[in-house]
Amino acid sequence: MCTSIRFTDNSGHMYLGRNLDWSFDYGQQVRVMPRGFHIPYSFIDDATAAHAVIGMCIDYRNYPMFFDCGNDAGLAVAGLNFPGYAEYAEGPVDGKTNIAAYEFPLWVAATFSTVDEVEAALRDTVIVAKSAGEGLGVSLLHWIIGDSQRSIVVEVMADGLHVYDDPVDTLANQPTFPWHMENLRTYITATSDFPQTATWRGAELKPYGAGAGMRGIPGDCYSPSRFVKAAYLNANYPQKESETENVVRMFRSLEGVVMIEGASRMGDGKFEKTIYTGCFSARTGNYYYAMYGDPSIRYVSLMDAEGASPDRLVVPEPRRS
Ligand SMILES: C[C@H](CCC(=O)NCCS(=O)(=O)O)[C@H]1CC[C@H]2[C@@H]3[C@H](O)C[C@@H]4C[C@H](O)CC[C@]4(C)[C@H]3C[C@H](O)[C@]12C
Repeated sequence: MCTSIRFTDNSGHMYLGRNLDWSFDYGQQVRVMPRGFHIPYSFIDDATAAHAVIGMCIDYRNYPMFFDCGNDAGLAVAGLNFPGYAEYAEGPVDGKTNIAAYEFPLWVAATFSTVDEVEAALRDTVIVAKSAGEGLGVSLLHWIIGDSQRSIVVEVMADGLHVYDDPVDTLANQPTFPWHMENLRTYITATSDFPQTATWRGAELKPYGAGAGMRGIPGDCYSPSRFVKAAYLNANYPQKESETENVVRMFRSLEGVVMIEGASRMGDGKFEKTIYTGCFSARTGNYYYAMYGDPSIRYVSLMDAEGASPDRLVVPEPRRS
């Protein structure tokens, strides 16, 4: 499964990150798409990228199929599995902006500067169930989109395209976003405060230490549980100032909902694990990432596309953070 959170630093710069949980590696790589890059959309002709975009993707014949990405205006997006609920249009609809599901993160980040702009454009947009290429199928996803002001969740189901304001800046997998928000009400007594000593009849019950107020927050990997735990951690983490502190915040928070090999099998019997954790920083344009087997954090930057030819995706040299 996957989990994503968004937050801002003291000066309002956004960080959006995600765990990508699955049983195998897709051969994903970090790429930078330069501004002006020609985008061969399925249903839009002659499009070029208004923004430079950085993120994790499959570099499919010089076409970035982004899993999550951010742009030079500070807007970022991540796609998370949503099978059993996601239902896209079977074909394009006349008079609408038609976007194939696999194009969605790229279209958002290449075209828009703010969540408000995306939300307005979505009123006239249809997400189409078109495969990216032979054998690739159509991924059933929902998306979180964030900027310095807020985040939204986009869910396309049989009853249409829904855009939800995401006041907890969190997304996991199934079920729907409104269900996850309703479920949070079960946990409103959870607190990070140091517990008081309780008196039960004649007994004085002192806390063992910190953490008692958090009891009841789930620690398993099930999607509703990850949503609750990620939302709790994101709501209680103190505001931080520097880039390093905020990148640490992202990686530590997402570690809180990490999937550890052996803990849970997928339907096909294989263990699911956090293949990678990624974090886009709108402050620097850096994309930080760490892999399951190599948890050291590396990063690449949007700057790596500066002066690059708009014809090719940039293959950036990873730096150690
Ligand atoms: C598997 C990934 C989602 C991880 C996740 O949410 N897992 C949940 C597990 S569970 O079901 O809920 O158990 C998704 C996120 C982005 C997806 C990829 C991107 O959409 C880009 C292309 C799109 C193509 O249609 C399929 C290949 C693909 C390369 C996708 C493969 C896969 O579906 C990815 C990698």
